[in-house]
Amino acid sequence: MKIPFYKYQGTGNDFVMVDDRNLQFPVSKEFIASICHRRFGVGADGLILLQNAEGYDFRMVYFNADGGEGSMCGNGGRCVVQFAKDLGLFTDTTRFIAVDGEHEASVDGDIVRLKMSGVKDLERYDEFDFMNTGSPHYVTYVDDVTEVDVVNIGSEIRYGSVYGPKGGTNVNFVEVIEGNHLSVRTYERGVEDETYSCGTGVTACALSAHLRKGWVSPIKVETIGGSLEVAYSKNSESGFSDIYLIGPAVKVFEGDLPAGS
Ligand SMILES: N[C@@H](CCC[C@H](N)C(=O)O)C(=O)O
Repeated sequence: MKIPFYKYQGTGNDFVMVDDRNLQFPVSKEFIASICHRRFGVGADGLILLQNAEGYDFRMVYFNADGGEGSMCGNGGRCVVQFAKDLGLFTDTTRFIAVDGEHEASVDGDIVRLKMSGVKDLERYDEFDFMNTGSPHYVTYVDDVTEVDVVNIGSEIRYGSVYGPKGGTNVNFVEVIEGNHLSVRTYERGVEDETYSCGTGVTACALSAHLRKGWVSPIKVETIGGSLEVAYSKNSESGFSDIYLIGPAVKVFEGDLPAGS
């Protein structure tokens, strides 16, 4: 038996998509990791199953490249919305459910506008900020993001004594380009490497910049894989709502997976 798959990318964060409305996908950590492997598999930062969900257009089930079920993935969310539209599950706007709750999104050509979960209790420290935008994110500022050893410094923080025992964190390095405009590089937990873009990370960086720089929504963010925009409302000292992650999500490939076990 072969399993049809589709590959999508959102600012270079790439995902294998499977239409699993019949719940036939053989979920196993080893199988998913082998599909995501960049040398021995299709190659991807994660795998997403699209399933039925009562009361919603669909359910998004997200696995990181290491095969483990992840927390929310912003770029993956934008890609699965484009996938659902390609499957004919909605026309312009959709509501779906993911691990962090309900999401709404709209599509205009390649551009997907995804409503993210609200953020509360953003933690501010002298050297960094920490928050959960659907996934946990550490945000620190640097003068020149191109000079940062993202993998080594990122993995030290991800596995370090503060966040390591709590399940780890994604780690973002931010350079201010000008007012309302950032450049971000991210070490991603579960990929255990730098990715070309991280949607929940970009969201965290924009909210952090709002608090630290006094900028107003929307904030533009450059990643290795392209540009994203984050729009939001501030609703308390350290809380935000109506957060939208906006940018391109496109299909790049399709094929068949050998059925795994
Ligand atoms: N690439 C994702 C982030 C995925 C979640 C993360 N790797 C984790 O499990 O912590 C995004 O676009 O948000």
